[in-house]
Amino acid sequence: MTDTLTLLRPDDWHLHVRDGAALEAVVPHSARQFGRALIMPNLRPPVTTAQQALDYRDRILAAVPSGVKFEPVMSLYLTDRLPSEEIALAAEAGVRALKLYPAGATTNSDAGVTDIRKTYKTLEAMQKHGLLLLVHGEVTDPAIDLFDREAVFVDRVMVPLRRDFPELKIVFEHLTTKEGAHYVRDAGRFTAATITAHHLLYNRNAIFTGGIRPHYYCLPVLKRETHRIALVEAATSGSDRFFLGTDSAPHAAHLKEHAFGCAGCYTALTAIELYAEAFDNAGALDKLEGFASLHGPDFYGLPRATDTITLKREAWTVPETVPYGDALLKPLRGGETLNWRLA
Ligand SMILES: NC(=O)N[C@@H](CC(=O)O)C(=O)O
Repeated sequence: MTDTLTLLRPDDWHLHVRDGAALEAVVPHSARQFGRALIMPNLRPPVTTAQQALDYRDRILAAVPSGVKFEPVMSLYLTDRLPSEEIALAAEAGVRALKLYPAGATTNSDAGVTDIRKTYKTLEAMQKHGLLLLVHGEVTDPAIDLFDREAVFVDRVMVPLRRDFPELKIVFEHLTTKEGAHYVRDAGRFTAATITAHHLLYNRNAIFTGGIRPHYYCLPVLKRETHRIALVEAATSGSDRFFLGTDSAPHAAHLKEHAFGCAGCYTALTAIELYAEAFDNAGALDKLEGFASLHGPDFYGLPRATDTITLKREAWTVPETVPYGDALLKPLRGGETLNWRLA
């Protein structure tokens, strides 16, 4: 049995850090584990210009504890009308990607895209400048069952998009279904996907066990066990087109424990330990480094890390709450035991 695991320092290719006091509370949690994180642009208002991304990056860097090296990789929020000139400026400013939120799909997505065809000019500019498209892969058609939104997105949006932009690099973010995982597996070298720790560890029963459990509610929502198994297969397959993205999405505890509870699981506090547990459960600890540390930078065309982290098999209890500005944040698995610990 492996009890110590040393990995090249991993990166988180899908992270929400918010802004202000919330940002200051959560950035140190990610910075302790990860070398880089792809920062989601769904602030209010969203990050839609190169200058806003640079300013946001500075605010994130100011929250990194001194002596810690952590690099925020910035993205812009794709809208129906994002000028091509802004894409050139973004590429120059070191922005790496644009995020497609179908309007209304999730937290702060009301400024999102109403019809993908409206973005084609912007996508052409992205393909030209080598910027990646990151997709929240869910349709918002109210006629579609919430649990089917991802599978329908594959057919209605991904297939035509891939055909129209064959060489645009696309990351299907936070995969949750067998259909999504198989689509990405078979889609060729310009398509990759991130998978969260919570979608590897839990199925939708977690939301309803013994009562409604808002801290397991996120978007895309947890699915059936068959889908969880397909995600574990994809993540542990060794394919270089699946990589780590936590989608850690902090919301104050009182706004999750609410009649209209916010969507998002806060996993950044113990992210790499949660992934280690998922890979350990699958007997695939030898595949963790590829997924967590190699496939992401390779797909983004960025250098791999040169330093390492070490995880030890050791039972410990996750704090139930952590401070979050004036409020509290409840990390996933708070008050429960984890069997891996970052040394
Ligand atoms: N994952 C979530 O449930 N919520 C995210 C948005 C998102 O990534 O969908 C958030 O910003 O809160």
